[in-house]
Amino acid sequence: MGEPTGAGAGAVPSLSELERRAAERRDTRAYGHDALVACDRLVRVFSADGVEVQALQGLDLLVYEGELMALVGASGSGKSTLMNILAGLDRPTAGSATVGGFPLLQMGRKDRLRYRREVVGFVWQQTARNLLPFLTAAQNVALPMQLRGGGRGAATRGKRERRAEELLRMLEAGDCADRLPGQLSGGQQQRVAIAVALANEPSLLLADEPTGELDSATGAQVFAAFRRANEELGMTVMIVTHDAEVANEVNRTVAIRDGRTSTEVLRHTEIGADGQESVSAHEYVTLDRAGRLQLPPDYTSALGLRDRAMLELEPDHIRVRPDRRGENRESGHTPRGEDGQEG
Ligand SMILES: Nc1ncnc2c1ncn2[C@@H]1O[C@H](COP(=O)(O)OP(=O)(O)OP(=O)(O)O)[C@@H](O)[C@H]1O
Repeated sequence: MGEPTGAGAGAVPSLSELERRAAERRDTRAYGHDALVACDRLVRVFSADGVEVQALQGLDLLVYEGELMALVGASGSGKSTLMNILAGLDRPTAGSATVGGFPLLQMGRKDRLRYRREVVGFVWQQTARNLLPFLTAAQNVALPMQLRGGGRGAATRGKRERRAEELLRMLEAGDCADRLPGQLSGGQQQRVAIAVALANEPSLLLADEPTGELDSATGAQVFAAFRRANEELGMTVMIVTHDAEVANEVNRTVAIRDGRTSTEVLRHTEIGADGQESVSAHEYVTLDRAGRLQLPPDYTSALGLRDRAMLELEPDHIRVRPDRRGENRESGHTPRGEDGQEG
């Protein structure tokens, strides 16, 4: 790599400047201290028949309270592994993950049970897996409150029934209250499942492909229910999805590739001079804690980037160029003014 150009290159910092930087580093709060979900270099290795699979390979992810976000990625990229860890159903091999201050690696059995009952709510893809078939929709919603059990703050039966009714009404499933799951459509079952997941007022709502078994119109209604939980209750929602409609409607979509976060799309609603609302979306590559970023495969293949790249620091951006030196040595000349890709 050539000598970096741009701001500050080559300047030797003074002793007082170095002291100031050291003090600043000391005062820096822990990574993700203000996030609801903080995954720090999360690793999950599965061993099956003597073969190791690294499902998560040092994944960093921060999710803040009140976000409605989607996780996307190719099959096998690690999305469900991450969801199962955040749901408290699986343990990471290394790294750290905290949700609402609960450290998921260190939690004992009792805390894990409390975490699953009170801190996270979960909606699965398989509609039948979310609800008990012999209870009505309202009874399904009341059950987690009942299981949460005693203590001084415990809800009375009347309160549980009222809350179940309110949640079902908010999610437009009020008319399902007295019906068994087998008497409901797939979309109604998923909306009831969201009410069940919200029953104990969790801090985080997780959903793994919740619209995967539904047609697109029904999927849109189920997604509207997640949006309502986010907007009306301020619920933080993370949804794993292959559904482009869902991914395009959230404010933040994080892509996972090979067990790490790779890119992110952020969407903002803007109001133009004419008063019309428009949505703008920007795609970013994510920078992990060690400063690594993954360049999208279509960018690397477009420029034939392989093995290593040349970086040039500019005042407000970094240029990433293919390393052509090997080729030039073979052809015996040095080209000038190649245009590279900006990162
Ligand atoms: N219990 C397990 N034992 C062994 N390997 C596993 C286990 N669970 C997941 N894996 C492997 O870990 C990798 C990530 O799997 P994961 O289910 O998290 O992917 P995914 O992104 O959710 O995929 P999909 O979109 O197909 O559901 C895959 O290679 C998978 O085969």
